[in-house]
Amino acid sequence: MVKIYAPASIGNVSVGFDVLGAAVSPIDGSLLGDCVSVEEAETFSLTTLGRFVSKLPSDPEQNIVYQCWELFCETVGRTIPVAMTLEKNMPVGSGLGSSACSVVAALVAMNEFAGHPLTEHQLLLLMGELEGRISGSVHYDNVAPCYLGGLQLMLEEQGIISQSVPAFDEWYWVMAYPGIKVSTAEARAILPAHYAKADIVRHGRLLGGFIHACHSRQAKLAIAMMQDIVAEPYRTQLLPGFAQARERSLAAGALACGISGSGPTLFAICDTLSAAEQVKEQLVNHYLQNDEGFVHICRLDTTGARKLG
Ligand SMILES: Nc1ncnc2c1ncn2[C@@H]1O[C@H](COP(=O)(O)OP(=O)(O)OP(=O)(O)O)[C@@H](O)[C@H]1O
Ligand SMILES: N[C@@H](CCO)C(=O)O
Repeated sequence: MVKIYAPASIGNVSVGFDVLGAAVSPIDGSLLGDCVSVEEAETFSLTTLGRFVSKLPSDPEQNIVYQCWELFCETVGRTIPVAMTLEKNMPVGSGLGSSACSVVAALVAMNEFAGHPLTEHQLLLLMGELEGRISGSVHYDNVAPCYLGGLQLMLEEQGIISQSVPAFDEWYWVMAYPGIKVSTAEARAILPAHYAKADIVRHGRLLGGFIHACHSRQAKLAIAMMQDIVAEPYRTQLLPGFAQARERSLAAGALACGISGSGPTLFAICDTLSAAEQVKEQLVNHYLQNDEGFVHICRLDTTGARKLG
């Protein structure tokens, strides 16, 4: 039996729409992500468990894990009968890379079980394709960090999909999921089809400046560059209380704050644990909307998908 855990991720990280992503894990040691197990069997089956299992499609063939198995078998050229189990611990449509967690855990588990027939690059291509089926367009900013860990920049040139960018060890990433669902496909559909030249120039300056600041170890400059002019101005309308929660987080000591992926999860960066705890308190009191919501203080997860058993 093979069991793989795949962690939560922050798509975009504000400044890199579709091209920057970060994997995160709670500092209390809890596992914020999905697990997929694969066992030998005579015929294929998929069992689903976990806190958010009731939010999955009722037709098992609509589950992205089933589609992972199907595409994996097609790619390796043989049908591999297995019993798969998905532990759906990530809320669906959360902005925490929920579908990416299932896709990455399922494909890594299948590859491990089958004796590694696919390379890292081949697996990433499949992960992007499957994520694209759900969100309506191929983007790697959740699957790449979820699989590889850390802060990842999508390159998609010269046969390289993604490479890691050095982040800042002192940063805490406070993640607040309010408990409501936002569909990635819908949050993409409301974005403009075209942007003004001035916005394109500014976006290039901000993203280039952020990556430069990471490599030259200038944390303050990196924070200053972390501005989202591509998605946040348009998506805020989908996120009740986001603007106020952002103000409260910054007032409580956060250095930067933005939408995680397509939302509704908000992330805030702090450089001390005491600031992170104060920001967490503000978000628990003012951003959560129901019992399904939660706030976690996290660090960058530098490992990515890993074997638990
Ligand atoms: N195993 C799965 N995990 C999550 N969503 C799934 C899964 N299988 C199928 N789906 C379907 O995919 C859609 C999730 O799409 P969406 O991209 O909005 O969510 P998400 O990946 O959870 O979002 P985010 O990346 O913002 O966390 C839902 O309609 C859901 O029913
Ligand atoms: N880059 C994607 C991430 C979705 O989780 C988007 O913002 O639509």
